[in-house]
Amino acid sequence: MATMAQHKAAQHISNKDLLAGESDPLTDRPVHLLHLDSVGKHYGNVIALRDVTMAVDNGRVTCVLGDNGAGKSTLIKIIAGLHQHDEGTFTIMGEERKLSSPREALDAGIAAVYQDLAVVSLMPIWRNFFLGSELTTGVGPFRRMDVNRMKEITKKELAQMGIDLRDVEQPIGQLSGGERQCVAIARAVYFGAKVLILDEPTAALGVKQSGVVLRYILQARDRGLGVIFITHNPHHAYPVGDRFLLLKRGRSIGYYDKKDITLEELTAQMAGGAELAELAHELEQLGGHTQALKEVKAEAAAVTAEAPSSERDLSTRP
Ligand SMILES: Nc1ncnc2c1ncn2[C@@H]1O[C@H](COP(=O)(O)OP(=O)(O)OP(=O)(O)O)[C@@H](O)[C@H]1O
Repeated sequence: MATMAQHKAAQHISNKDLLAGESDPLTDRPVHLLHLDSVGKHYGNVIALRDVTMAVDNGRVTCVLGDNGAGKSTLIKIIAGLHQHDEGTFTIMGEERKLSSPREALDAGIAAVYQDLAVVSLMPIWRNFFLGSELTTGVGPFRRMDVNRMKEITKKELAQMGIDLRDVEQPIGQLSGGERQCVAIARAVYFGAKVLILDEPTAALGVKQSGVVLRYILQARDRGLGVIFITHNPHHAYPVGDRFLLLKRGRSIGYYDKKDITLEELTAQMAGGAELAELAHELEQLGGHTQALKEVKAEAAAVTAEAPSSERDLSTRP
């Protein structure tokens, strides 16, 4: 039985106060900002996701890695309110939820920034920043857009994220892909997101621009957001991530804390040493003694040598 003091303590806990994995005083179990436990999703006969467990906490970056068809989009869609899971549980601040729309996700503080950003290229940066949530001034027939305030806020918010754009009047289409991603991140932070989902934000970017985006991911983390960073690139995930969920064909093949995995091990897991070995075997059976077979064998040997010696799947942990 919980005591009155415990009840009181529970009432005083808000999303803002809770730090990564802090315990719920009633149950003494860690409360995560988001927690997926053995979540699964089918599309008809297709199993898109099965038995996926992961947590998102304030001030932490959870990376979701996987190749095409791994189930990354399905996972984001469940968290962002576009689809509903049909197995397992999804909790937001300890409360079990099934989100039925992106609006509901936004109301719960979950904002998604997609690769193909919904921006209007010819409109100024500040118009895009406030698109759909314009500030107004005056009442009745005198109501109009509060242009100056919107420009000021846009400038201030971008500066706070360390984004140095001299002119918020310039069309957003003139910005680089990386800068546009950053504006979208700053926007989500301003509109009160607690969880930021970034869907392959570096996929279409060069090395330098990717670095810029990775820096803003850390800015968002340092401002206390829980970040979900979807990527297929372990070299982008590792420097900024605190936890790594690896998906393959809809299944979790590993869920690691950073302290439990090196970049080399993460890369080896992604490369799939076992699959390469299987491919080499198949080629051999087909009688192929080609250069390609030699290369596959060498690659498989290298990847297997780098792979972690023991399976450290944390997927059963909270
Ligand atoms: N609406 C749908 N109807 C039927 N099958 C689907 C649907 N959406 C996804 N799938 C299937 O579910 C599996 C996971 O797809 P998902 O799009 O989540 O993967 P992904 O990791 O995001 O891949 P990519 O990086 O290529 O977008 C795939 O086999 C895919 O074909």
